[in-house]
Amino acid sequence: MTTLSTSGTLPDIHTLRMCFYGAGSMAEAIVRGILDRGLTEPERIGMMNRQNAERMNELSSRYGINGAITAEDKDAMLRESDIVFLAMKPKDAAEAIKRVRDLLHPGQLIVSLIAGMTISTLETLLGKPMPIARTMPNTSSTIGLGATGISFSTSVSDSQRLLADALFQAVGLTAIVEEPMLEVVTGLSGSGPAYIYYMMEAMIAAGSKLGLTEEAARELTIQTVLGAAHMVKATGEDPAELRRKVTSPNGSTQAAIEKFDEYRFTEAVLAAVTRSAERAMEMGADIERNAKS
Ligand SMILES: NC(=O)C1=CN([C@@H]2O[C@H](COP(=O)(O)OP(=O)(O)OC[C@H]3O[C@@H](n4cnc5c(N)ncnc54)[C@H](OP(=O)(O)O)[C@@H]3O)[C@@H](O)[C@H]2O)C=CC1
Ligand SMILES: O=C(O)[C@@H]1CCC=N1
Repeated sequence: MTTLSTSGTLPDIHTLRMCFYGAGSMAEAIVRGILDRGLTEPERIGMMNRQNAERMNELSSRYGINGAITAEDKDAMLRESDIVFLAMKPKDAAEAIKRVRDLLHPGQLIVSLIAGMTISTLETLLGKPMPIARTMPNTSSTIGLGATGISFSTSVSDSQRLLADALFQAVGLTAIVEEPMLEVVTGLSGSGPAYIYYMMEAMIAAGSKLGLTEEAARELTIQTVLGAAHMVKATGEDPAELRRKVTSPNGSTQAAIEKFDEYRFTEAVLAAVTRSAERAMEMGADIERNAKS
Protein backbone atom coordinates (compact mmCIF):
# COMPACT_ATOMS: atom_id res chain seq x y z
CA MET A 1 0.00 0.00 0.00
CA THR A 2 1.22 3.49 -0.86
CA THR A 3 0.72 6.31 1.65
CA LEU A 4 -1.13 9.08 -0.13
CA SER A 5 0.82 12.32 -0.19
CA THR A 6 -0.67 15.15 1.85
CA SER A 7 0.85 17.84 -0.34
CA GLY A 8 -1.04 19.45 -3.18
CA THR A 9 0.23 17.24 -5.99
CA LEU A 10 -1.65 14.51 -7.80
CA PRO A 11 -0.26 11.10 -6.82
CA ASP A 12 0.69 8.68 -9.59
CA ILE A 13 -2.60 6.81 -9.97
CA HIS A 14 -0.86 3.81 -11.54
CA THR A 15 0.88 3.11 -8.21
CA LEU A 16 -2.35 3.06 -6.18
CA ARG A 17 -4.52 0.08 -5.33
CA MET A 18 -8.23 0.65 -5.40
CA CYS A 19 -11.10 -1.57 -4.39
CA PHE A 20 -14.82 -1.47 -4.96
CA TYR A 21 -16.85 -2.64 -1.98
CA GLY A 22 -20.04 -3.45 -3.88
CA ALA A 23 -19.80 -4.61 -7.48
CA GLY A 24 -23.08 -3.61 -9.13
CA SER A 25 -23.92 -1.34 -12.08
CA MET A 26 -22.30 1.82 -10.74
CA ALA A 27 -19.06 0.13 -9.67
CA GLU A 28 -18.81 -1.58 -13.05
CA ALA A 29 -19.47 1.70 -14.89
CA ILE A 30 -16.52 3.38 -13.13
CA VAL A 31 -14.20 0.39 -13.46
CA ARG A 32 -14.89 0.08 -17.16
CA GLY A 33 -14.50 3.82 -17.66
CA ILE A 34 -11.16 4.10 -15.85
CA LEU A 35 -9.74 0.99 -17.54
CA ASP A 36 -10.84 2.13 -21.01
CA ARG A 37 -9.09 5.43 -20.37
CA GLY A 38 -5.89 3.73 -19.21
CA LEU A 39 -5.98 5.47 -15.83
CA THR A 40 -4.73 2.31 -14.15
CA GLU A 41 -4.19 -1.38 -14.80
CA PRO A 42 -6.75 -4.09 -14.00
CA GLU A 43 -4.34 -5.74 -11.51
CA ARG A 44 -4.57 -2.58 -9.40
CA ILE A 45 -8.34 -2.89 -9.09
CA GLY A 46 -10.13 -5.16 -6.64
CA MET A 47 -13.87 -5.75 -6.49
CA MET A 48 -16.08 -7.58 -4.05
CA ASN A 49 -19.76 -8.10 -3.46
CA ARG A 50 -21.84 -9.73 -0.75
CA GLN A 51 -22.56 -13.17 -2.17
CA ASN A 52 -22.88 -13.23 -5.94
CA ALA A 53 -19.77 -15.27 -6.88
CA GLU A 54 -20.98 -15.73 -10.46
CA ARG A 55 -21.09 -11.96 -10.94
CA MET A 56 -17.58 -11.61 -9.46
CA ASN A 57 -16.20 -14.26 -11.81
CA GLU A 58 -17.90 -12.49 -14.73
CA LEU A 59 -16.32 -9.15 -13.77
CA SER A 60 -12.89 -10.75 -13.30
CA SER A 61 -12.93 -12.37 -16.72
CA ARG A 62 -14.48 -9.33 -18.44
CA TYR A 63 -12.01 -6.74 -17.09
CA GLY A 64 -9.10 -8.74 -15.64
CA ILE A 65 -9.65 -7.17 -12.22
CA ASN A 66 -9.14 -9.06 -8.94
CA GLY A 67 -12.47 -10.34 -7.73
CA ALA A 68 -12.42 -11.33 -4.07
CA ILE A 69 -14.64 -14.28 -3.24
CA THR A 70 -13.49 -15.51 0.18
CA ALA A 71 -13.94 -13.51 3.38
CA GLU A 72 -10.14 -13.50 3.89
CA ASP A 73 -9.50 -12.09 0.41
CA LYS A 74 -12.18 -9.44 0.86
CA ASP A 75 -10.72 -8.34 4.20
CA ALA A 76 -7.18 -8.23 2.80
CA MET A 77 -8.34 -6.20 -0.18
CA LEU A 78 -10.09 -3.65 2.03
CA ARG A 79 -7.11 -3.41 4.36
CA GLU A 80 -4.52 -3.01 1.62
CA SER A 81 -6.21 -0.63 -0.80
CA ASP A 82 -5.27 3.04 -1.06
CA ILE A 83 -8.72 3.99 -2.27
CA VAL A 84 -11.90 2.24 -1.12
CA PHE A 85 -15.05 2.92 -3.14
CA LEU A 86 -18.28 2.27 -1.25
CA ALA A 87 -20.71 1.04 -3.89
CA MET A 88 -23.51 -0.84 -2.18
CA LYS A 89 -27.17 0.22 -2.09
CA PRO A 90 -28.12 2.73 0.62
CA LYS A 91 -30.21 0.09 2.43
CA ASP A 92 -27.12 -2.13 2.80
CA ALA A 93 -24.64 0.62 3.63
CA ALA A 94 -24.82 0.86 7.43
CA GLU A 95 -24.37 -2.85 8.03
CA ALA A 96 -21.71 -3.26 5.34
CA ILE A 97 -19.59 -0.36 6.59
CA LYS A 98 -19.86 -1.27 10.27
CA ARG A 99 -18.73 -4.79 9.44
CA VAL A 100 -15.42 -3.66 7.94
CA ARG A 101 -14.61 -0.47 9.81
CA ASP A 102 -11.79 -2.06 11.81
CA LEU A 103 -10.03 -3.00 8.57
CA LEU A 104 -9.92 0.59 7.36
CA HIS A 105 -7.43 3.25 8.43
CA PRO A 106 -6.90 7.00 7.95
CA GLY A 107 -4.15 6.49 5.32
CA GLN A 108 -6.86 5.41 2.87
CA LEU A 109 -9.19 7.59 0.86
CA ILE A 110 -12.84 6.57 1.12
CA VAL A 111 -14.90 7.38 -1.97
CA SER A 112 -18.61 6.98 -1.38
CA LEU A 113 -21.01 6.59 -4.30
CA ILE A 114 -23.96 6.03 -1.99
CA ALA A 115 -26.98 8.23 -2.65
CA GLY A 116 -28.07 10.28 0.34
CA MET A 117 -25.46 9.12 2.86
CA THR A 118 -23.88 12.23 4.38
CA ILE A 119 -20.21 12.58 5.24
CA SER A 120 -21.21 12.94 8.89
CA THR A 121 -23.14 9.63 8.84
CA LEU A 122 -20.23 7.92 7.12
CA GLU A 123 -17.83 9.28 9.76
CA THR A 124 -20.12 7.85 12.47
CA LEU A 125 -20.19 4.48 10.71
CA LEU A 126 -16.42 4.42 10.28
CA GLY A 127 -15.97 5.33 13.94
CA LYS A 128 -12.83 7.34 13.24
CA PRO A 129 -11.84 10.36 11.18
CA MET A 130 -10.93 9.31 7.66
CA PRO A 131 -10.58 11.31 4.44
CA ILE A 132 -13.85 11.01 2.53
CA ALA A 133 -14.90 12.03 -0.97
CA ARG A 134 -18.68 11.82 -1.19
CA THR A 135 -19.68 11.58 -4.83
CA MET A 136 -22.75 11.31 -7.00
CA PRO A 137 -21.73 9.87 -10.38
CA ASN A 138 -23.92 8.42 -13.10
CA THR A 139 -23.78 5.31 -15.24
CA SER A 140 -22.58 7.20 -18.34
CA SER A 141 -19.12 6.98 -16.69
CA THR A 142 -18.98 3.62 -18.49
CA ILE A 143 -18.28 5.42 -21.77
CA GLY A 144 -16.35 8.39 -20.38
CA LEU A 145 -19.40 10.68 -20.48
CA GLY A 146 -20.29 10.60 -16.79
CA ALA A 147 -21.30 13.63 -14.75
CA THR A 148 -20.17 13.47 -11.11
CA GLY A 149 -20.78 15.82 -8.20
CA ILE A 150 -18.14 15.64 -5.43
CA SER A 151 -17.87 16.97 -1.86
CA PHE A 152 -15.05 16.38 0.60
CA SER A 153 -14.72 15.84 4.32
CA THR A 154 -12.58 18.38 6.15
CA SER A 155 -9.78 15.85 6.63
CA VAL A 156 -9.21 15.39 2.88
CA SER A 157 -5.81 16.73 1.76
CA ASP A 158 -5.27 18.78 -1.40
CA SER A 159 -3.61 15.78 -2.97
CA GLN A 160 -6.59 13.55 -2.19
CA ARG A 161 -8.98 16.16 -3.62
CA LEU A 162 -6.98 16.18 -6.84
CA LEU A 163 -6.98 12.40 -6.87
CA ALA A 164 -10.74 12.01 -6.43
CA ASP A 165 -11.38 14.69 -9.03
CA ALA A 166 -8.94 13.05 -11.48
CA LEU A 167 -10.58 9.64 -11.07
CA PHE A 168 -13.99 10.98 -11.99
CA GLN A 169 -12.70 13.40 -14.63
CA ALA A 170 -11.22 10.38 -16.36
CA VAL A 171 -14.76 9.08 -16.80
CA GLY A 172 -16.49 12.36 -17.58
CA LEU A 173 -17.18 15.76 -16.12
CA THR A 174 -16.92 16.65 -12.43
CA ALA A 175 -18.49 19.41 -10.33
CA ILE A 176 -17.13 20.09 -6.83
CA VAL A 177 -20.15 21.24 -4.82
CA GLU A 178 -21.12 22.01 -1.23
CA GLU A 179 -22.37 18.80 0.35
CA PRO A 180 -26.10 19.71 0.55
CA MET A 181 -26.05 20.26 -3.23
CA LEU A 182 -25.23 16.58 -3.79
CA GLU A 183 -28.92 15.80 -3.33
CA VAL A 184 -29.73 18.19 -6.17
CA VAL A 185 -26.99 16.56 -8.26
CA THR A 186 -28.66 13.21 -7.52
CA GLY A 187 -32.00 14.54 -8.77
CA LEU A 188 -30.44 16.08 -11.86
CA SER A 189 -27.57 14.00 -13.21
CA GLY A 190 -27.39 10.96 -10.90
CA SER A 191 -30.89 9.82 -11.78
CA GLY A 192 -30.90 11.91 -14.98
CA PRO A 193 -29.88 9.23 -17.50
CA ALA A 194 -33.05 7.34 -16.55
CA TYR A 195 -35.19 10.37 -17.41
CA ILE A 196 -33.67 10.54 -20.87
CA TYR A 197 -34.09 6.78 -21.36
CA TYR A 198 -37.71 7.13 -20.26
CA MET A 199 -38.22 9.88 -22.84
CA MET A 200 -36.56 7.67 -25.46
CA GLU A 201 -38.77 4.72 -24.55
CA ALA A 202 -41.83 6.94 -24.99
CA MET A 203 -40.57 8.33 -28.33
CA ILE A 204 -39.83 4.85 -29.69
CA ALA A 205 -43.25 3.62 -28.55
CA ALA A 206 -44.94 6.63 -30.17
CA GLY A 207 -43.07 6.17 -33.46
CA SER A 208 -43.94 2.47 -33.54
CA LYS A 209 -47.56 3.07 -32.61
CA LEU A 210 -47.88 5.54 -35.47
CA GLY A 211 -46.57 3.02 -38.03
CA LEU A 212 -42.74 3.07 -38.12
CA THR A 213 -40.93 -0.20 -37.68
CA GLU A 214 -39.57 -0.65 -34.15
CA GLU A 215 -36.04 -0.51 -35.57
CA ALA A 216 -36.58 2.72 -37.48
CA ALA A 217 -38.27 4.34 -34.47
CA ARG A 218 -35.34 3.30 -32.28
CA GLU A 219 -32.60 4.48 -34.67
CA LEU A 220 -34.31 7.81 -35.34
CA THR A 221 -34.81 8.38 -31.60
CA ILE A 222 -31.21 7.57 -30.69
CA GLN A 223 -29.83 9.87 -33.38
CA THR A 224 -32.21 12.65 -32.36
CA VAL A 225 -31.12 12.55 -28.71
CA LEU A 226 -27.45 12.23 -29.63
CA GLY A 227 -27.69 15.08 -32.14
CA ALA A 228 -29.57 17.36 -29.75
CA ALA A 229 -27.06 16.87 -26.89
CA HIS A 230 -24.14 17.39 -29.29
CA MET A 231 -25.76 20.54 -30.71
CA VAL A 232 -26.01 22.13 -27.27
CA LYS A 233 -22.39 21.28 -26.55
CA ALA A 234 -20.96 22.12 -30.00
CA THR A 235 -22.77 25.43 -30.55
CA GLY A 236 -22.70 26.66 -26.94
CA GLU A 237 -26.22 27.95 -27.53
CA ASP A 238 -28.93 27.69 -24.90
CA PRO A 239 -31.32 24.76 -25.31
CA ALA A 240 -34.14 27.34 -25.42
CA GLU A 241 -32.52 29.08 -28.43
CA LEU A 242 -31.92 25.79 -30.22
CA ARG A 243 -35.52 24.80 -29.56
CA ARG A 244 -36.67 28.09 -31.06
CA LYS A 245 -34.76 27.26 -34.27
CA VAL A 246 -36.66 23.98 -34.62
CA THR A 247 -40.00 25.56 -33.86
CA SER A 248 -41.53 27.26 -36.89
CA PRO A 249 -44.39 29.61 -36.01
CA ASN A 250 -47.59 27.63 -36.12
CA GLY A 251 -45.67 24.60 -37.37
CA SER A 252 -45.60 20.98 -36.25
CA THR A 253 -43.06 21.47 -33.41
CA GLN A 254 -45.09 24.29 -31.91
CA ALA A 255 -48.12 22.00 -32.00
CA ALA A 256 -46.13 19.31 -30.17
CA ILE A 257 -44.74 21.72 -27.55
CA GLU A 258 -48.26 22.99 -26.89
CA LYS A 259 -49.23 19.38 -26.12
CA PHE A 260 -46.28 19.05 -23.73
CA ASP A 261 -47.37 22.29 -22.03
CA GLU A 262 -50.93 20.98 -21.78
CA TYR A 263 -49.46 18.04 -19.81
CA ARG A 264 -47.29 20.49 -17.80
CA PHE A 265 -43.96 19.11 -18.95
CA THR A 266 -41.72 21.67 -17.18
CA GLU A 267 -43.61 21.24 -13.92
CA ALA A 268 -43.34 17.47 -14.25
CA VAL A 269 -39.56 17.69 -14.67
CA LEU A 270 -39.21 20.04 -11.68
CA ALA A 271 -41.39 17.74 -9.55
CA ALA A 272 -39.37 14.69 -10.63
CA VAL A 273 -35.95 16.25 -9.91
CA THR A 274 -37.22 17.57 -6.57
CA ARG A 275 -38.68 14.21 -5.60
CA SER A 276 -35.46 12.38 -6.52
CA ALA A 277 -33.44 14.78 -4.32
CA GLU A 278 -35.95 14.31 -1.47
CA ARG A 279 -35.81 10.55 -1.84
CA ALA A 280 -32.00 10.66 -1.62
CA MET A 281 -32.36 12.61 1.64
CA GLU A 282 -34.86 10.05 2.95
CA MET A 283 -32.47 7.21 2.14
CA GLY A 284 -29.68 9.16 3.85
CA ALA A 285 -31.85 9.64 6.94
CA ASP A 286 -32.51 5.87 7.06
CA ILE A 287 -28.77 5.18 6.96
CA GLU A 288 -28.21 7.76 9.70
CA ARG A 289 -30.78 6.00 11.90
CA ASN A 290 -29.10 2.64 11.26
CA ALA A 291 -25.67 4.15 11.96
CA LYS A 292 -26.79 5.11 15.45
CA SER A 293 -28.51 1.83 16.29
N1 LIG B 1 -26.95 2.93 -10.54
C1 LIG B 1 -26.81 4.24 -10.67
O1 LIG B 1 -27.16 4.84 -11.69
C2 LIG B 1 -26.18 5.04 -9.55
C3 LIG B 1 -25.97 4.49 -8.32
N2 LIG B 1 -25.40 5.23 -7.31
C4 LIG B 1 -25.18 4.64 -6.02
O2 LIG B 1 -24.28 3.57 -6.18
C5 LIG B 1 -24.56 2.57 -5.20
C6 LIG B 1 -24.65 1.23 -5.91
O3 LIG B 1 -25.74 1.26 -6.80
P1 LIG B 1 -25.87 0.17 -7.95
O4 LIG B 1 -24.53 -0.14 -8.51
O5 LIG B 1 -26.95 0.63 -8.85
O6 LIG B 1 -26.37 -1.09 -7.08
P2 LIG B 1 -26.39 -2.64 -7.43
O7 LIG B 1 -27.57 -3.23 -6.77
O8 LIG B 1 -26.22 -2.82 -8.91
O9 LIG B 1 -25.08 -3.20 -6.71
C7 LIG B 1 -24.94 -3.20 -5.34
C8 LIG B 1 -23.72 -4.03 -5.00
O10 LIG B 1 -23.48 -3.95 -3.59
C9 LIG B 1 -23.18 -5.26 -3.13
N3 LIG B 1 -23.42 -5.36 -1.68
C10 LIG B 1 -24.55 -5.16 -1.00
N4 LIG B 1 -24.34 -5.39 0.31
C11 LIG B 1 -23.05 -5.72 0.45
C12 LIG B 1 -22.23 -6.10 1.53
N5 LIG B 1 -22.71 -6.19 2.77
N6 LIG B 1 -20.93 -6.40 1.30
C13 LIG B 1 -20.43 -6.34 0.03
N7 LIG B 1 -21.16 -5.99 -1.04
C14 LIG B 1 -22.45 -5.69 -0.84
C15 LIG B 1 -24.07 -6.16 -3.94
O11 LIG B 1 -23.61 -7.50 -3.84
P3 LIG B 1 -24.60 -8.78 -4.04
O12 LIG B 1 -25.10 -8.67 -5.44
O13 LIG B 1 -23.71 -9.95 -3.81
O14 LIG B 1 -25.69 -8.62 -3.01
C16 LIG B 1 -23.86 -5.52 -5.33
O15 LIG B 1 -22.64 -5.96 -5.88
C17 LIG B 1 -25.86 2.95 -4.51
O16 LIG B 1 -25.58 3.42 -3.23
C18 LIG B 1 -26.43 4.06 -5.38
O17 LIG B 1 -27.08 5.03 -4.59
C19 LIG B 1 -24.99 6.52 -7.52
C20 LIG B 1 -25.17 7.11 -8.73
C21 LIG B 1 -25.82 6.45 -9.83
O1 LIG C 1 -31.89 5.42 -8.04
C1 LIG C 1 -31.00 5.57 -7.20
O2 LIG C 1 -31.28 5.58 -5.98
C2 LIG C 1 -29.57 5.78 -7.64
C3 LIG C 1 -29.04 7.12 -7.23
C4 LIG C 1 -28.93 7.91 -8.50
C5 LIG C 1 -29.17 6.95 -9.55
N1 LIG C 1 -29.48 5.79 -9.08
